[in-house]
Amino acid sequence: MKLSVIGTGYVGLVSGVCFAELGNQVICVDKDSEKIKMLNNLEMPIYEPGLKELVQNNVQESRISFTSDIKEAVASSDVIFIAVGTPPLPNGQADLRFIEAVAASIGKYMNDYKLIVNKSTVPVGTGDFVREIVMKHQAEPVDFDIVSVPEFLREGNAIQDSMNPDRVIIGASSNKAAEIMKKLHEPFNAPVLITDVKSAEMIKYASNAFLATKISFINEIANICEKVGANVKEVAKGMGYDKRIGDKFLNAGIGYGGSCFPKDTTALVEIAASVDYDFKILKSVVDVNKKQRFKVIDSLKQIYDNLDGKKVAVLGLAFKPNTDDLREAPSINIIEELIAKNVHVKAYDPIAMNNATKIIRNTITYSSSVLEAVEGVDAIILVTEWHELIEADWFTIGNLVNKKIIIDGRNVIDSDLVESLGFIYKGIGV
Ligand SMILES: NC(=O)C1=CN([C@@H]2O[C@H](COP(=O)(O)OP(=O)(O)OC[C@H]3O[C@@H](n4cnc5c(N)ncnc54)[C@H](O)[C@@H]3O)[C@@H](O)[C@H]2O)C=CC1
Ligand SMILES: O=C(O)[C@H]1O[C@H](OP(=O)(O)OP(=O)(O)OC[C@H]2O[C@@H](n3ccc(=O)[nH]c3=O)[C@H](O)[C@@H]2O)[C@H](O)[C@@H](O)[C@@H]1O
Repeated sequence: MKLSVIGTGYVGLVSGVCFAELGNQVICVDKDSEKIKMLNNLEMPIYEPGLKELVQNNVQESRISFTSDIKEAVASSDVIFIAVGTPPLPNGQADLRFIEAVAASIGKYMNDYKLIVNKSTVPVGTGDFVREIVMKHQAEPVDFDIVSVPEFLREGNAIQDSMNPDRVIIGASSNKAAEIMKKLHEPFNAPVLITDVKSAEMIKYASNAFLATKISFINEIANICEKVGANVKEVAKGMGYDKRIGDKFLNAGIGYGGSCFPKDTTALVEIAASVDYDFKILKSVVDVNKKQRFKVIDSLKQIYDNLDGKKVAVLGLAFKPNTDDLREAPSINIIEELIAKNVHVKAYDPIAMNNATKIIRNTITYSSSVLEAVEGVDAIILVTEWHELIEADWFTIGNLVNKKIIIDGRNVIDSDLVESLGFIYKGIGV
């Protein structure tokens, strides 16, 4: 099948190359000509394990190409995926500006029947909105269908998630469209739910909101564990054996960040508000998460009454391991708060340093290794659970720091080991 994917962010690029790997002809389009130039030079605009090799392979096999020419891409494909960003507006609602622009281009350039697939995370009702925009921009009526096929990949595990999805959700308003989508997704061997467009749009938000709820829930349990002397890791383990609860997304720590949970939870609160529904649970989830990241600073304050002039190493800047993405990363607020308390911050991340220097504008010292970052510091805060950081040489680190203090924002460091080396160790709820 001939496909085009508009938007080469995580979702567009990863899903585009996965469809190519399955034998489809894919044109990836982006208005950002720098990204297209990079991709044509086989350089990846994002860090994602396995992505470069997969792109290289499919370029070599001539199954995937990259262009800024949306007109040509629309005209020459049967199925058009929309995978542009839907960032938050200041009021928390999803900004549909990029969706609208793409829908207008599709309407303008479509020459025969097209199946338009929305993969971006969009408010319920956006399928109808896209239909209107496409029709408004058609020079003459041309038949088309709109389907909603939300994306569920995780950054850092994106290829694996895309090639082995837990489910494929197809929100379609015609049998013809549903059948084309079903056939296209058959090679993934995943359960397929064919539903209406609005339900598909809601499934995406509800899924992200539910996962975020699990995280804020376990974080509140962790906060209570700290006060009553229980250990949240044991509690999560014990809860997780119950198949109705499941053991995933119960890792307590400094809460969720990233380009999706923060924006999708607030967007769903706004979707509810737009129909006069007060989504109380989700508002609390958001609120708990905003505060949770500062727990590491509270722990530090329990050790030092006054942080003024202290040196602190912040290890891990990306919002999660195996990505260079810093969108809504807890590290940003933690560093801001430390700076406000006149702390000298030394920061290190195995992969995200380049992005960090563009996003974290405060005066901090960027270090080129863990050992450089910890030299002479009064405490270490672990923010992102990169393998390299968990498995760091804590013996050597102990000899480099000024004070042996570790605040573990992700509960991943071997506390017995570091305590045996003389460190004071503080996790969250442990
Ligand atoms: N990042 C992730 O892991 C996931 C994201 N999503 C959703 O997928 C959507 C896309 O997310 P990302 O890939 O992270 O976005 P992104 O913001 O990283 O990339 C979007 C791309 O679209 C391009 N673009 C914008 N307007 C365009 C236009 N008119 N024509 C051509 N290209 C255009 C931008 O230049 C950019 O490269 C969002 O709605 C997001 O919520 C869903 C699942 C996972
Ligand atoms: O819509 C999206 O963009 C995506 O959002 C999340 O994926 P992602 O944000 O890439 O990463 P996650 O692994 O879900 O982690 C999100 C945040 O939650 C935090 N987290 C995760 C799990 C956990 O137990 N505890 C916890 O604090 C992580 O540290 C991270 O900051 C969802 O997991 C994907 O299914 C979805 O497609």
